[in-house]
Amino acid sequence: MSTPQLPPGPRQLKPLQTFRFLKNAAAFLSECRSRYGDPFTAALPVGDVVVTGDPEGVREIFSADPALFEPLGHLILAPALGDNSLLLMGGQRHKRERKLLMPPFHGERMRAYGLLMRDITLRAAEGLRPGDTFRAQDVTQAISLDVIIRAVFGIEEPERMRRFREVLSAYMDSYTPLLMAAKPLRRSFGGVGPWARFQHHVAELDRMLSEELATRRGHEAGHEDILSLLLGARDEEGQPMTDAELKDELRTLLVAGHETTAIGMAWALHHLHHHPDTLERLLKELAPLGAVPDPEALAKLPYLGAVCDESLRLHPVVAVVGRRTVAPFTLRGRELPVGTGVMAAICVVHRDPVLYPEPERFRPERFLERKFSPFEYLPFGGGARRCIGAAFALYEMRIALGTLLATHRFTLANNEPERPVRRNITHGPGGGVELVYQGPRHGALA
Ligand code: HEM
Repeated sequence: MSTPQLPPGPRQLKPLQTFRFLKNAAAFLSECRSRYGDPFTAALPVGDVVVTGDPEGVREIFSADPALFEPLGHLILAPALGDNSLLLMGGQRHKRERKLLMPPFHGERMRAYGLLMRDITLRAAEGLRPGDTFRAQDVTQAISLDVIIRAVFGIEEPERMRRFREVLSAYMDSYTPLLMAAKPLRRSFGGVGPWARFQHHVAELDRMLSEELATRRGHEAGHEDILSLLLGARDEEGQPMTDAELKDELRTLLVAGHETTAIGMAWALHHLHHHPDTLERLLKELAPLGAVPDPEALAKLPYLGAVCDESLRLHPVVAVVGRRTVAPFTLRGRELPVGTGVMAAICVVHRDPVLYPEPERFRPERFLERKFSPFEYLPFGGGARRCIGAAFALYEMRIALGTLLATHRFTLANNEPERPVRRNITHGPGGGVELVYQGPRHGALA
């Protein structure tokens, strides 16, 4: 029997395709789709991949039996996260681990972090002085980093917080997917170079996580932070997680959980300040909640929710999600051989003019006018691998944005629209969204 052919795609040199994808995934993938149809095959950093930007194709990937797939990003993620990361597991192990990790990110347990999110946001804006120009993404990043450190580890001592911030930021800064993909560069040239620097920061983070586990194991009862919940978690056979498993999962949560949310919030601030009518409508919605709104009330505001949804639609922080087939799989009628990479192009679906008329326009109202299926709106991926932090991230985005805007006034530092720029796996606003601080909102913080 002959091996099925992959669908057609660009014939440009593979490195050029990869470069174009890394430079502007949405533009490259949309162009491929209109030229070659859906699905098409493109040469991406993880190899040749069959890509769909059609909700029906997305449905076929997300609704398929998860046993048909394994993760696709092993090459670029394993050196940073470790083999025991949820992002890199497949099959039964993935299912078991998700069960252990999910509970802290949902329902009552998640809502317990609302006040923490609000207080961290209030503190993050304390350093601003009227007239200051600042990068909104620096502020949102400081908020989401502190939220994840406090929520995951329950750390409160300022000195330990400072050390966590420092070690984690250095580790994130030293990681680049290209370095991971280019295996020949993964060598330490006499202790110098990007790989050596990355290894140094990996070791630092590992040391810090080991210290934390050593002091925390056995003392988890009565604590509400995620590490304590994970230390107390037992699988179906009654087994706790090992140190190696815990460390890889902690790294995964720290990495997956802060820059993503920070970028989402920075984009929202960008769009709101470029669309004064939208900002005004949001401020009207916030006004009845008082000077410093209650987190739970913020989380229920429909327009604030729609602003977050629309920001993640127009600028999905993660442009694509992928899987690799471990059994024959048919996508949009095309039979794919075992070992094929398949991807759902979030950035393409989110700009489909049939689903989203005037797709380039920032218009939160569209989320109040109709409901989108999980295959039409997918900023957090979907199916058996959907982001476990989705509810947590949306909760944090609403509380932090609502708190910042209810308590402070900002204006744009310039009228230039931001262009999405890739940083590692994510796409953020290239200039970080420069704003000018205009002072506390009237009556707030008095
Ligand atoms: C706006 C913020 C965020 C965005 C846009 C985002 C997006 C994503 C996406 C697209 C995936 C891949 C899903 C798939 O393959 O179908 C993912 C997976 C994941 N995310 Fe998030 N994420 C965000 C925040 C968070 C937070 C706050 C956490 C945890 C604290 C988190 C933890 C994870 C984990 C552990 C996975 C792996 C799930 C699995 O493979 O089963 N993320 N995220």
